Amino acid sequence: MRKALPGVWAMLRPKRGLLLAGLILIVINRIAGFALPLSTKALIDYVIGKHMSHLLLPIVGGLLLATLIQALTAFALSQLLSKAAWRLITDLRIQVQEHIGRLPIAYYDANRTGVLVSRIMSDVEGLRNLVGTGLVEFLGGVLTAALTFVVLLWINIKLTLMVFGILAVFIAAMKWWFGTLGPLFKRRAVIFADVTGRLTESMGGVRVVKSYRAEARESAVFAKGARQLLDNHLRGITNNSLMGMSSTVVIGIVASIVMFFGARGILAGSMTLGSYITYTVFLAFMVAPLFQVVSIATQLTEAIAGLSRTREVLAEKDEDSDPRRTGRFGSTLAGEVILQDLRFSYQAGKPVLHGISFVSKPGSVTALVGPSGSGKSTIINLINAFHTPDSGVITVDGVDLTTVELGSYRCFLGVVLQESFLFDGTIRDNISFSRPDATYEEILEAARIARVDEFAERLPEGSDTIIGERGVKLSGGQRQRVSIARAILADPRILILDEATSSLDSESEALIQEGLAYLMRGRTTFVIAHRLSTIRQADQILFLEDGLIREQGTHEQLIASRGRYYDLYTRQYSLESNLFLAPGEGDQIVTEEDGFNGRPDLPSFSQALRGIR
Ligand SMILES: Nc1ncnc2c1ncn2[C@@H]1O[C@H](COP(=O)(O)OP(=O)(O)OP(=O)(O)O)[C@@H](O)[C@H]1O
Repeated sequence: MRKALPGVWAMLRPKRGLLLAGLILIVINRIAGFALPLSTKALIDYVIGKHMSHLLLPIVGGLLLATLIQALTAFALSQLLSKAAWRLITDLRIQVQEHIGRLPIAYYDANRTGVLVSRIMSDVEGLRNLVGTGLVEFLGGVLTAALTFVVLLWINIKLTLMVFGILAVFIAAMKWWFGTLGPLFKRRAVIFADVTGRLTESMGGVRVVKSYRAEARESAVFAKGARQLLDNHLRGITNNSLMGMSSTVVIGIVASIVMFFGARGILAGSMTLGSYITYTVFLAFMVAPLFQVVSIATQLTEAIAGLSRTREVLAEKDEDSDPRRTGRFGSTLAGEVILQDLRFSYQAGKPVLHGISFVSKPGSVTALVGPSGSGKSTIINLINAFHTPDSGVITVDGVDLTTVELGSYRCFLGVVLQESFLFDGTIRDNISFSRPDATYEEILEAARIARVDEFAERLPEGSDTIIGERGVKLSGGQRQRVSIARAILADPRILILDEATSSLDSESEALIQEGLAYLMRGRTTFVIAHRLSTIRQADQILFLEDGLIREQGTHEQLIASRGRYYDLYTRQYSLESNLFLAPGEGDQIVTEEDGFNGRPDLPSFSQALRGIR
């Protein structure tokens, strides 16, 4: 906890003026609160005890004035601090979200979505307690207790020292107690983020959950997390109750001592009745903030735990933080991409690419094919600059990708992925996502080329139809067409394409091929290819295996060389459906054991070849 404090203070520093103003207000508020016990003493000792009735009006007037000051300062405090706290929370949320948005893909791979959401939404709420009235009340409470202590000493030194001795033991116990609370709150936030993370996943994957009848299992996982959270809360409550109980005992002991010695003092004439009553009221003034401090301190501990996590996130280096990233691409790009001896590993010591080299000329199509796990997506991720290579370079128009500001590069990129990720908005919003400043006509044109208009017209609200989370209200083929329209509108120089491994009906297939053919024209395209039509069109095919390029050439060259590509190609029934799937990709692979002997004279193969030539 102590380690977190300097960091948290760094966050609060800009608001120190406000906190000081709050502190001054609370001091005025508390001092005004002293009017009641002081006026009581004057009332009992002078107005009643000595019949000085002319003092009655000034005393009551003073009390009224003090109450008014109290009310006004309390109002100003909450207006000033609570509103400032919410503004600060909002600013911080925006800052954290922006920062997370700039973090590299590797950070997202390592952290669950739900956890990131709770970093942005929940953790920053701690500020409400720190800047809102929490911190000021805490300091105000401590200050009031200190001031009251002085007044109590002035009224009766011996009694006060005795009472303070007991309270000191209590304060020491509280200090120890807060030490145990810190880890409890930290753990609570971890469990909470885990539970919400899993919940987000299971709701997003509801179709898989239902298909495998995993509802009960998911519920069990959730229930386990929810119970862990409960357990944590229960321990917190037990701690709180123990603290509450001991404070009641302490108050009882203190009250009895004051009553015993106070009454003896009055009887012996060393204490007036007014002083006794004032003493008890002031004592309550000292004890009440101490107990209030207990509950506020609990909130503060929780807040500091949350904010230290927020600081951890903000300390993560963003994608562009590398000092080498000083260059920028100009307003145009030819689109020549060269990979030289590229090596890469996601985890240290487990290389995935072992020296990949190839050249993609501007406007050419490079098809990546190969078994599952051979490194196709990894190469695409590196070209997208989602990761940085361990060694070797990627140059675009001769510029090393690790030396440029990513924004200046990515504005030339377009992607159409297998799982064409769409947002829960209208079809039009989804198309214009790639270029929000596009005109209505440009959006319509992209929709027309990608053949989105054909199905959009049939929908009740046309291109203004809301398509649901991830576009669930559209068919797979329709989603792909929207995603193609989105890329057409972006008008990228470099296009990344991950073709679907599943076949569509021949009409949808034809429409998608048409859209893709338009999209690929004149752009440097990298495609994880599963369509024979795409592969045949490619200027070069890279056949990957185990993170290496095993074969490289055009379709005709690779067929003629009768190597691994040829083997795979001739083993597939799915040629008929225009699909090319290497081992592990999709589920349409038929092996020799399944009854296909791979001889090139079988009908499916000859039919396929007819299609190729
Ligand atoms: N984020 C990641 N963290 C760690 N390892 C990864 C990650 N992504 C991929 N890998 C590993 O890298 C290797 C290459 O994966 P990659 O996704 O590039 O293969 P692929 O050829 O695209 O496969 P597929 O056709 O199945 O998509 C695999 O062994 C995979 O387990």
